[in-house]
Amino acid sequence: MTALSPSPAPSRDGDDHPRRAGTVGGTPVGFGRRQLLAALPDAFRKLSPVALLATPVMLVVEIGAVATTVLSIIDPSTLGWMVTVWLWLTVLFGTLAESVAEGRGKAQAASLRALQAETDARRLRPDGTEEHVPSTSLHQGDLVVVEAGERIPGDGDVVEGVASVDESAVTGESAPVIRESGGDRSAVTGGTEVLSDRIVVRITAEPGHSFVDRMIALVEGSERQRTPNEIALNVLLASLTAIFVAVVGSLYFVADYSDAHQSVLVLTALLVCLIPTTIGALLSAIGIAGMDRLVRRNVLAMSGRAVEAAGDVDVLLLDKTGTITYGNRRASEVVAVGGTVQRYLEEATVLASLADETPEGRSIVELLEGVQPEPLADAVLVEFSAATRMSGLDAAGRQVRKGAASAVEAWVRAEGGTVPDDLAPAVQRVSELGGTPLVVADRVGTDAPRVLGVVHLKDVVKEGIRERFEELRAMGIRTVMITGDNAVTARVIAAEAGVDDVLAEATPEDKLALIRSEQRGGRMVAMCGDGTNDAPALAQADVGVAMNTGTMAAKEAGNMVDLDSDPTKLIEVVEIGKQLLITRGALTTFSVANDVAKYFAILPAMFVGTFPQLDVLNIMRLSSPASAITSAVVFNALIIVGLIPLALRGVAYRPSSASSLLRRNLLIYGVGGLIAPFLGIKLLDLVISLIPGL
Ligand SMILES: Nc1ncnc2c1ncn2[C@@H]1O[C@H](COP(=O)(O)OP(=O)(O)OP(=O)(O)O)[C@@H](O)[C@H]1O
Ligand SMILES: [K+]
Ligand SMILES: [Mg+2]
Repeated sequence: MTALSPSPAPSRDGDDHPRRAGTVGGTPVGFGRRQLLAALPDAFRKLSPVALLATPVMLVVEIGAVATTVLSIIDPSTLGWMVTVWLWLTVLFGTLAESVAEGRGKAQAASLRALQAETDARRLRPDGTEEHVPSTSLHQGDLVVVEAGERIPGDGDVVEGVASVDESAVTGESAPVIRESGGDRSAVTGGTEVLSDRIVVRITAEPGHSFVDRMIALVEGSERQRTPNEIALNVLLASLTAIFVAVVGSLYFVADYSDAHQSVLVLTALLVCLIPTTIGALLSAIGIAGMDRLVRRNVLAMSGRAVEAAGDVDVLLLDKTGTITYGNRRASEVVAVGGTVQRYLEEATVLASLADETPEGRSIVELLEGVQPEPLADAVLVEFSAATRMSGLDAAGRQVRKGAASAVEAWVRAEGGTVPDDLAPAVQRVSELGGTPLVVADRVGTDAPRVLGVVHLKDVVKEGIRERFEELRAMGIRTVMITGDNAVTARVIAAEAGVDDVLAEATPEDKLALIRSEQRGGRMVAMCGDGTNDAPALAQADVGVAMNTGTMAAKEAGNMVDLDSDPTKLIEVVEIGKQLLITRGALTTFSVANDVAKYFAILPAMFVGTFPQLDVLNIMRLSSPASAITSAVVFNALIIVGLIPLALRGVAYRPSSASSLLRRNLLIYGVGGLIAPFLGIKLLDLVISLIPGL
């Protein structure tokens, strides 16, 4: 079942394997009668000239259709009515392509809407008591309680507790996920259901601006903005159209002058055949379909520009914890150094973690469950931050810290303490196992601080990630892991995951600086991350993919969200991006080549009466000028319908260099575009010439 429609949505096509890896372009795309019929009302609505302003090529066809309609009413003829009907159909097929492309998203939106239903929310008053309010009246900053069996009333971050949550309505993944306060897995989505336990959620979204609202707008296409490439192509098509309008317009006078008078009807038919109607009609459908292909792979792209950029990515930066690893770092052992008594170390470790609401902090308290240190008076909590890489507390007469080895060592030395010799080997041992070492230190009164020991936080590399990084390498994409962890841990995990490069001990600023320097080198950068500290980097990257398990800040900053939280999904994102660029290029080539060929069908037919020499051009030997013109117009319209499936599905993509892809496509679609009209128009002529009057 496709990700975004948990219940069988009637207008979805038969694509049963949206998440199968590496089959971009290979999945069948339905383009059945049902989809066409469902899209028809919308296609008619889009015929309004105002709506067509965005597609100048099709607007010109519509103006032509109006002109031939008027002419045919004044002076009815079989040719006139045939041309008129088919010109209208040309415009309709164009709007139909767009409507069909949009229709697929509409079905998904319908199933998402179910999540927006108003529910009862248990809002906390400042005094800690509960009040019941409708979910739609919740605002940013409100605290709500959600317990097992209840729906989360709005987007937010868990500020208290741990719970398993069923997010299948949004992600399509039926296995429940853990959501907990403090860390990078704190974000919850409104409409999803808590399966166990009790959490307190701080609402982060105003009504109408939730994640699901954004998803709906996205899949419906109402937020779709044209990409710079698309705009450039549209301008080019409009210019070509303007040139042909001028050419055909002057032909009217030239023809008159040389006594080969041509009717407005025939000239309009000629114009429509010459202007790039095929690509003009399919352009926006191609873009919408690209976004849709991403959605099928459970990736939400907030901008089409990001999808295109993905087609050109050179470097992929990944955060370690939660991106390359599962991200539930848990304390597994506490090792004393410098002759510290184990009990003293454990008590200090618990003290430094009692108020640490991160998953790491909680896992330490759980590991040392039996250890009950004496409470300290006037303790002030020192919260963990990615910049200091330490946490702990300050009390009267005592300071306790835990954090990254380099950070804690720096603190100890700065306050006049020394670092015991056996610390480095202990840190090294944890790191070589791929774990995160947290060094614990304390300071009593005005004494110099002492290093007490090391906590081992374990984390596991996500399954199958290595093979996928190899695939990325084959596509010419360099992978770099950036982490706040130390160099040894970073190297061990990097080797296990198979990334090309690592940047360790990175602060959020370092992450940002690395992206900027890659971009200055002219490279297109993608970044995958999940933490609030990744947000600046996600915003700076050309393609910023936030993990759905991540924080709201990360999801807001990036331009894509992967609902499966799989960093190797970038492979598919890149393929879809490349495929989008190739499809657009291929259909443009086809369209222009096609129009050139039609020239040969129509021109001889128009002028052969006056200039018999033109007969050499009349290679197609069509039965009569009227049948030739009609056949060309009919072919011009039918080719749009014929190519809608290709525009929606995308041309076949297989990993290879950009230049060889380009060569191959120019050959197939250029030559194909030249030949198709000759065959098609000839066949149509055989049938159309049977119609009396043509
Ligand atoms: N609760 C905590 N208290 C003290 N120190 C911590 C805590 N959590 C993490 N650290 C230390 O801070 C370092 C940076 O952690 P952070 O979560 O910011 O890493 P990051 O930059 O997001 O990279 P990654 O997610 O790849 O680990 C960790 O490697 C660890 O040494
Ligand atoms: K055309
Ligand atoms: Mg992180």
